Amino acid sequence: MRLGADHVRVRVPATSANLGPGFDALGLALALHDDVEVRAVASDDVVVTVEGEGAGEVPDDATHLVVRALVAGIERAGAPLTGFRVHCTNRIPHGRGLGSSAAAVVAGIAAARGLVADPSVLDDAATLRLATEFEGHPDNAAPAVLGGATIAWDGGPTPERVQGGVRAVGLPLHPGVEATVLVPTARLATSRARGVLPAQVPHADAARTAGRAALLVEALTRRPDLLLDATQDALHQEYRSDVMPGSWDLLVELRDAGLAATVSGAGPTVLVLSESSQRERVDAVLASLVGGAAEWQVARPAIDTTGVRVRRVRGGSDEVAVRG
Ligand SMILES: Nc1ncnc2c1ncn2[C@@H]1O[C@H](COP(=O)(O)OP(=O)(O)O)[C@@H](O)[C@H]1O
Ligand SMILES: N[C@@H](CCOP(=O)(O)O)C(=O)O
Repeated sequence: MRLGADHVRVRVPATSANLGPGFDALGLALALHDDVEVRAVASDDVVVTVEGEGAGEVPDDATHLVVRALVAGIERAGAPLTGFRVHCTNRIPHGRGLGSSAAAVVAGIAAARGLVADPSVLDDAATLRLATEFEGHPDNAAPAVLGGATIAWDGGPTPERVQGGVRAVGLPLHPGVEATVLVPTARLATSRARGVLPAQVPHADAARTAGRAALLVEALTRRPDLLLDATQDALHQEYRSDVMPGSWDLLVELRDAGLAATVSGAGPTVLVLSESSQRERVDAVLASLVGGAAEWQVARPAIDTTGVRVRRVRGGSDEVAVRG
């Protein structure tokens, strides 16, 4: 198989995973984007330039996460490998629980989708499966690919009655649902936050959290007034409190004040889900708890309803959409 294009642009959203009780399953795409531009070149070397988040920190060669995912995508499609020039404009902060690594992986696979002759071999389902091989869990990759709120699950490698492999569906999000992120200056690697989780949890905690996850689907789609109850979790957040004490304390204070606060992904960002009709009250609580605190950056990004966007560049500003 040959390449179908030699120049693509990709835009990928930040994501907030778990949403409280939906550990490794639920996620939400946020309109805070990384942009990646990829050119295939005749030589076999790889050069990466980065501006914004991660500049000066992430690698500038073939070990860069976007490039590793790009190469994996090209290989999965059976297309020939070439050299690449990759330019990243990053806005998603790293190590904060806003899905920067999943965004990098999805962007790399999406770039491959734009470059190969038959983009359908890296369609949304294939992209999600390959991204999950990198991440180990699909809850960030699903909204990064599809946009909006998603539920992802793994049908397993040996399907019986169910289709195997990782899959995801989008939820018809209630238009009044808003997301506010409280992003601390401190970072926390997802691998570290996963390392402090117990191998087993009490059955009562699992049962209660399963019920809340089911309720959260209703809250996100039809009854945002139920968000506070629906975002209760007993599977991961408190277990992680020692590695993000500031986030945990803030989460408890926000919930005591009636806001549906959760840890975003593996933290340490705190996510508040709310109804647009309640914005004044939410802002008043946020002002009283984190107003003026240099440690917390507060933002209310729109929900990204599109997911990853891929364009083939045919010269100058002439672009053809491959996705989104
Ligand atoms: N855009 C990117 N380009 C290259 N590497 C990235 C990018 N985004 C994230 N990473 C890598 O992933 C790490 C953060 O991943 P992780 O600990 O899972 O946190 P996050 O919650 O931000 O996904 C970064 O330190 C960096 O090594
Ligand atoms: N379900 C995962 C989500 C990790 O999200 P990230 O944005 O922190 O990478 C977990 O909770 O470990």
